[in-house]
Amino acid sequence: MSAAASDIEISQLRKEFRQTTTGQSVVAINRLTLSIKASELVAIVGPTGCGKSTLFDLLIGLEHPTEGSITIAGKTPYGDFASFRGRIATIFQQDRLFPWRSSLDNVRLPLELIGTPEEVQRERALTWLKRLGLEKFADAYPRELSGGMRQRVAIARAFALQPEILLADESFGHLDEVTAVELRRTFVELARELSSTAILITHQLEEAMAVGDRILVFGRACALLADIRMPLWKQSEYPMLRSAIQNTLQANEADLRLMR
Ligand SMILES: Nc1ncnc2c1ncn2[C@@H]1O[C@H](COP(=O)(O)OP(=O)(O)OP(=O)(O)O)[C@@H](O)[C@H]1O
Repeated sequence: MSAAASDIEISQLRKEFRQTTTGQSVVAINRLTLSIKASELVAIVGPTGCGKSTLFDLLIGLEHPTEGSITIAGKTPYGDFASFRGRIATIFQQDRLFPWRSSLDNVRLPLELIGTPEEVQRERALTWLKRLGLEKFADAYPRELSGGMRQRVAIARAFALQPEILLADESFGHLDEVTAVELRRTFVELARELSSTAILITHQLEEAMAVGDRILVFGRACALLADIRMPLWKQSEYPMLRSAIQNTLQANEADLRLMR
């Protein structure tokens, strides 16, 4: 199984929102420039409200840039929305399964939406449920599954698309540590197998270090504070790296407080 490869290019990206309540504008992303190569596994860490989810919304074409550009394989997710159907999959913190659909029917839903023949939908959904260890629960409904199992169905649903790009927003943060470690490992293995570009937002440095080939550390408005290539670091140096990232984030917050 393999997915076609796509590079992501972000140039001078700026996203500003106008708050409906106050009428004031908020800069969620301020002039971010970044390249992500196809098949890279990138973890993003940053404080709450720094613009990570907005960046995801721009990547999936739900928002358009105020200024600057974002392209995937040379096309803009917002402008060329239709051409990205079935090529980008998302996994969120909440499993977002439809309660009235069985595991199998939830997993095959994105394939149904892009018009995959029903036979193929079922076959692919079953294959991925099996890969996630859920073949016996193909006919079960979300209410009959544990939180970890439901998240596994959500992962199967994302991978069943065989996406070029996988976006995971705090996907394992709410699970118990044992389940989170296991699902994180599965996520990395499957992303590598499909050669998908995977971008994972996380609040946990341990998770970022476990998943990423690359860790992007964001400050407010997606200011790129550090771009760390994990293969350049030995495992024995991870504690030092962790403290350096924590210090960078804290120093940035302190700088911002001084500026206010
Ligand atoms: N649709 C919107 N309208 C107005 N403001 C918005 C909108 N979406 C995001 N914002 C603002 O943009 C900023 C960045 O929000 P965003 O949700 O991207 O941050 P985040 O890093 O994902 O936060 P968290 O880690 O808490 O999920 C915040 O100040 C938020 O209030």
